[in-house]
Amino acid sequence: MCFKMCSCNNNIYTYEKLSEIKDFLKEKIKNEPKIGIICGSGLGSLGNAIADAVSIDYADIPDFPVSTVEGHVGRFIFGHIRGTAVACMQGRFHYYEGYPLSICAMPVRLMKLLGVSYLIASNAAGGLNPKYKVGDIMLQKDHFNIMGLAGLGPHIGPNDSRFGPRFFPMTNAYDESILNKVRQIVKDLKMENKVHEGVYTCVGGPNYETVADVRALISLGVDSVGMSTVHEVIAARQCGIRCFAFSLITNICSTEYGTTTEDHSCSTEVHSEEVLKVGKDMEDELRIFVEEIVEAISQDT
Ligand SMILES: O=P(O)(O)O[C@@H]1C[C@H](O)[C@@H](CO)O1
Ligand code: HPA
Repeated sequence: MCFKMCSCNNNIYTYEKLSEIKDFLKEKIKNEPKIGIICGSGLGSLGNAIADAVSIDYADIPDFPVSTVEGHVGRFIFGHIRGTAVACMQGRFHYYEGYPLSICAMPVRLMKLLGVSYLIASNAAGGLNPKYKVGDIMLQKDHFNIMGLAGLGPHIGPNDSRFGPRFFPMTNAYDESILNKVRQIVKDLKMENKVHEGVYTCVGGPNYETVADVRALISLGVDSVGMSTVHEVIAARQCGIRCFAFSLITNICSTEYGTTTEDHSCSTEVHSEEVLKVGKDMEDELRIFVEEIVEAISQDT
């Protein structure tokens, strides 16, 4: 596997380097995007809603990393959803791919330079809250930053204030006024029976959690667990982007030890195939959901 890392210091994308990448992209796109969308694992079809699409593979962007995970195509799609200019990432970067969190969150800073002022981030996640079922959606009211508490973050190291202040609050990380709009959309689309609000956490992965991990996360008040989004939202809040995020619950995390069968698999195990399949099964519903959110946000100005 070849990692195309940035040649900058300590793999940090400097303001100057990101400005060069921004200029490269700006030459190829027609409009300044207002809303950034990040597609989670298996959720790339959210990008199919985009009209006048201009696709740019990450591999064709100078000094850009590449997606190495199944379910992440690895490209930007620029275009319009219901008349609003968007920048959509069909594929994100994860810590477990070997990228530091500064690189995982770097595209958010790039989006800011391109003109984005709102972020819609999605992820595939395991359900911890006993009320959740596979195929449900959890609107992120908040996150619990386990990696941050352990000293990992997208903004560790020297701070360039052109990306935002050194210290910044996270009490309103998930924008209450966007959440209110989404609550109304959930009612209008009659999705109340499958939509929840809760707390997400990002673990390092790529292995899924043990029963002890799951029990601990539940006791800490976490409702869904994945391997992304938190550092993206941190980078977004630092540079003033207003955020909305949701989890698609692709599996239920087990609080009980399963029975091992003869082929050494276990009745309560999660596998990435089912994670991707749930995304595929939900693609039409989620596409309409995201279209509605884009339209609601675009009326915000
Ligand atoms: O990119 P997301 O956070 O949606 O991806 C989740 C976490 C892992 O990358 C993968 C595990 O199946 O799905
Ligand atoms: N744990 C962590 N990440 C995930 C899961 C999970 O159960 N499902 C999808 N992404």
